[in-house]
Amino acid sequence: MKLQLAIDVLTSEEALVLAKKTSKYIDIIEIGTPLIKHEGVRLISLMKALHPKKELLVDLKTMDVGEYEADFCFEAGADIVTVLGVADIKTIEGAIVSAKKHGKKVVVDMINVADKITRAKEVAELGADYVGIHSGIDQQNAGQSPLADLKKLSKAVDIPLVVAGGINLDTLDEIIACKPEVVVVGGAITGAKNPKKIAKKISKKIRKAS
Ligand SMILES: O=C(CO)[C@H](O)[C@H](O)COP(=O)(O)O
Repeated sequence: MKLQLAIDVLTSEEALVLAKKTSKYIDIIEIGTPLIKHEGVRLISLMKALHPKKELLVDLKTMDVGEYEADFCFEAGADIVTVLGVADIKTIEGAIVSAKKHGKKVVVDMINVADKITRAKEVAELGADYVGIHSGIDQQNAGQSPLADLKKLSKAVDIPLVVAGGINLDTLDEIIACKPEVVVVGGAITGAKNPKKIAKKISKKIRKAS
């Protein structure tokens, strides 16, 4: 089981500080959607140069032109990109084609997908590397959590699962019990007074369960 740090701040400076503080405890560094939109593709190369041994995920949440968007991220140094499960199947296929071409990986994010089991099976068949079970921040603010979907999908599909959505030290045990491949934590670490301390605690629990 891996720990992914979602960095959803707006500036490269803040992002680089957070990555530096926590990298010892993190397996995958994520350049979050607001961050990649705000700072652009140059941050991908910069982050990879500073953390060459970490996997680097760019949370593109691509909705169209899957191959085109994934190509320039992989060429800049990303190891993993995300594409939306609600996108056209051709868009998802395009991101997967790009990943295979570059020897990299794709997460299909199931945010807002109505029939997640059917979609997960379709994208697994196409060659996606992971399916992401995700309650977005607006959905979290309306009281949602990814746990119920994680429980359901972990029984119904074989593809490795990534889980995200407001996960913190209090909710971690139930998430870990479902044995996802990757646990994504954003705000609980990046918004903490001491991000390193929280990253260390979360990482310790994940290591113990792995
Ligand atoms: O992709 C995202 C929002 O769309 C976030 O990066 C993801 O939800 C993880 O952050 P948090 O732990 O704060 O929910």
